[in-house]
Amino acid sequence: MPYETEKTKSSAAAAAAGHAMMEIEAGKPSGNGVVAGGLSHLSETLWREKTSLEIVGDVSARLTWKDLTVMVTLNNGETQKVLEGLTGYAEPGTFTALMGPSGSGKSTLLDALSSRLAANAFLSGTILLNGRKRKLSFGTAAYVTQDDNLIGTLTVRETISYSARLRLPDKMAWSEKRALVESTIIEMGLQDCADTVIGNWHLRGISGGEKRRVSIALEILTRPRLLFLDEPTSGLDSASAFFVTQTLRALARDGRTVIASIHQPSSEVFELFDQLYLLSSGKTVYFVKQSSDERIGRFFQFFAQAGFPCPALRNPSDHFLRCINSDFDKVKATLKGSMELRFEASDDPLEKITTAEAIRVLIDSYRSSQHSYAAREKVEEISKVKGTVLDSGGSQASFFMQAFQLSKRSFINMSRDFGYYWLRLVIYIVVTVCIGTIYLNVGTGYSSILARGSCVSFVFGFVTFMSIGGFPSFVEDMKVFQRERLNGHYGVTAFVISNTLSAMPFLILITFLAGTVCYFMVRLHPGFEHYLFFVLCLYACVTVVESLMMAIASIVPNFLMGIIIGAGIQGIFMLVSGYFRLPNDIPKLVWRYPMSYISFHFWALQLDHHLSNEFLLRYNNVRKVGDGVRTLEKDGSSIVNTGGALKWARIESPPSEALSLPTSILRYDEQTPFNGFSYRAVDAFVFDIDLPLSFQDIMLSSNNFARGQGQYQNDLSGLLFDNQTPDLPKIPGEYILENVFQINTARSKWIDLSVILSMIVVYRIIFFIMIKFSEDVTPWIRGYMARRKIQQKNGNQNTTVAPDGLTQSPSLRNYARR
Ligand SMILES: Nc1ncnc2c1ncn2[C@@H]1O[C@H](COP(=O)(O)OP(=O)(O)OP(=O)(O)O)[C@@H](O)[C@H]1O
Repeated sequence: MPYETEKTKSSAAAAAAGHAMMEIEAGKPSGNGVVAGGLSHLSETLWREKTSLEIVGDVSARLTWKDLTVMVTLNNGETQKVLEGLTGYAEPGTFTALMGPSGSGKSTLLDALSSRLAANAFLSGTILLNGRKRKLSFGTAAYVTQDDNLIGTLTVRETISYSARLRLPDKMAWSEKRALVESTIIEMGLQDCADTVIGNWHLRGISGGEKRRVSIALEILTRPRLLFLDEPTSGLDSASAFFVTQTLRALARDGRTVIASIHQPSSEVFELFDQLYLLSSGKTVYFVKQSSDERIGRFFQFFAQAGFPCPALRNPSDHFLRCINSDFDKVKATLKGSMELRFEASDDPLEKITTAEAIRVLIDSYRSSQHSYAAREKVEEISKVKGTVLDSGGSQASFFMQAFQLSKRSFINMSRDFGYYWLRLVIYIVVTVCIGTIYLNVGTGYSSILARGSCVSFVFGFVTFMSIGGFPSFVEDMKVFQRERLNGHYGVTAFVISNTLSAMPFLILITFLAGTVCYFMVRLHPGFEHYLFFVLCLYACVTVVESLMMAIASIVPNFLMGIIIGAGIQGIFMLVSGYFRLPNDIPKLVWRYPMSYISFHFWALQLDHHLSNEFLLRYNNVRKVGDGVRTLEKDGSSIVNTGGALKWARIESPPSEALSLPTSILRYDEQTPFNGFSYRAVDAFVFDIDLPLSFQDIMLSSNNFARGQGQYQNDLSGLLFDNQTPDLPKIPGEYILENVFQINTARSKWIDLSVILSMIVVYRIIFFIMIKFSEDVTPWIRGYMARRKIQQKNGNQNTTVAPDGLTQSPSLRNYARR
């Protein structure tokens, strides 16, 4: 079953990630017994569903890390210690804030603790959850990233509701799910904006603070015990930042363990932290519980004792960051004249020494301080308690539920987002009206031959090309997918299927409307079947472009780059479609084989060349041509050989056995002038037609047998075009197809359409593979390369850069670093 495979694979990948990186092993509840300290009713239900075991013991999350070092490899093969010897802990009911200047390693610490380190990062040290070395798999811990990747067209309530439907078990009644959604909305203080859309480029939505709270709401929906947040207050005004922090504290008070990196908190926000972990250059400057006044006092005392007292009226967090932010050294170095003198005259001890020195003093003070010993003792104490570790295992909705809810959500998003398809519909109609006006009622005049060719080439070349305009929306979709995927909301297969299904109605609408406008204005080949083929082919081509662009979006998350790459690929496909260079003239190596066969344009226009062009003729039809038919004889017997010129057999009287034969083949493989065209008949049966029986008459009958392919064939086959001068016979479409556009007329156009349709499937499979590749294989390769670089460096320079953990594989997850 796909879902099983999907889930199994993701857990396997996640397992590999965590296991390799931190010697972490899975811990499942075992034995029987009663619950379950710190577990909400919902969590208990979910986990029991999942594990079908009685939950034992206290399931609160107690996280400890000891001597944690993270080393990254840089592009030049150098290594950099991003974190060095960190020790700390986080307990249930507490809100731990990681503070430090930019680049101090806050995000890396969060990533390390949540098993999300980048592939080129190597970790050593011990991380324990409830006293066990284990991986934090999807759903056990929630991670709220810095970016609010939300679907802009949904309301807050819808966003949370879809998330609930996607992740909670199918068996759970909707009333229960709704109650949970509503309680989450209340918990996050989102009641006032619950029915407001999130907002996007054209929809005015909720504020930045509210978006942050929605992101958090989505992650706490399934009541994880451990919550990581990367800069939840960045970009918010002080009131919003305060409110978000207060909410986080309330979540912690509910028995959860909350760890957040916070860049520069206001003094009000600062007072809300239960624990403060101060980092500078990847080292611990200070770590203490600070929830009571007395402890905050000790904190001030620590800085004062180290020689950097916090001046009255200065925001404490500003002061601590001022002490450890080495950027101030650079600022001072650039100061000139009176500004420099003012600094030198200042009483502030920080002005007297460089920040690097201040950091050294602080780190040394902390190492030898009581706080450091207390922290280590506490880590030891917590580590000894082997608590229960539960794994909620991500989404518990079935694969079909996930695919259905995702399709529905995506469909609603597409229908509400003007930029997704509606704008494209308008542009398509405008462009096709332009095409229709320019080629209006193109007719069957001599000049219309090429006009028809260029019209369909434009439609299937440029009009389908315009579908790359949807790329920015795909990138947005991918961002939402990556956030949700990383938090275990659903599987890749469900996403790929839903993405395909939800777009289908819009693409059908766009291509059928635009195609109809074009078809009837230009008056392409009459007949419903020809019309249907035209619009179906347009739909198939646009869907191929969409699928191609989705595949690109899965590996190129930047929309400018993606559009350039997509445009480049399509440009090459167009070049080899046979319109800009005739198929026979396209260089065989690479361009014709295989490029033109990979190009969907080629199949859409079907500019194929067959070595021996063939027409199928039916004897009786030839006879029907009438007076001109005199003789019908087998190959060679009555062929008039005109010395390399056209060989036409004179038909005296139709032989009876000929009538019983259904078809025969008339082949042209050498060109001889005939009525303004080049023909030579060889092989099989040949016909001589006495004028006034014209070439046109013969071909009229042959039209019954010639099969059409692609758009050229769809449009030209069966039509007769004026010749250059009125006295010359009309030119049959088939002749043009064979000799002007070099098309293989032997294959059905429906086969060509099915090739394009199968390309959709192929690109969707590529899309799936790309996602899996970037999830599983790319990080492995990057990790391998990083290790190789370090090994080479070691070998070359004979230095020992590798810490203990360097031989471990890195995490397989790398989205956090994208
Ligand atoms: N995977 C990596 N590859 C290379 N360098 C890395 C990697 N991860 C972190 N670093 C480097 O480590 C340092 C710390 O980065 P990190 O993102 O943890 O800092 P931060 O404190 O969260 O900063 P900010 O507040 O600006 O987000 C930076 O100099 C960063 O460039």
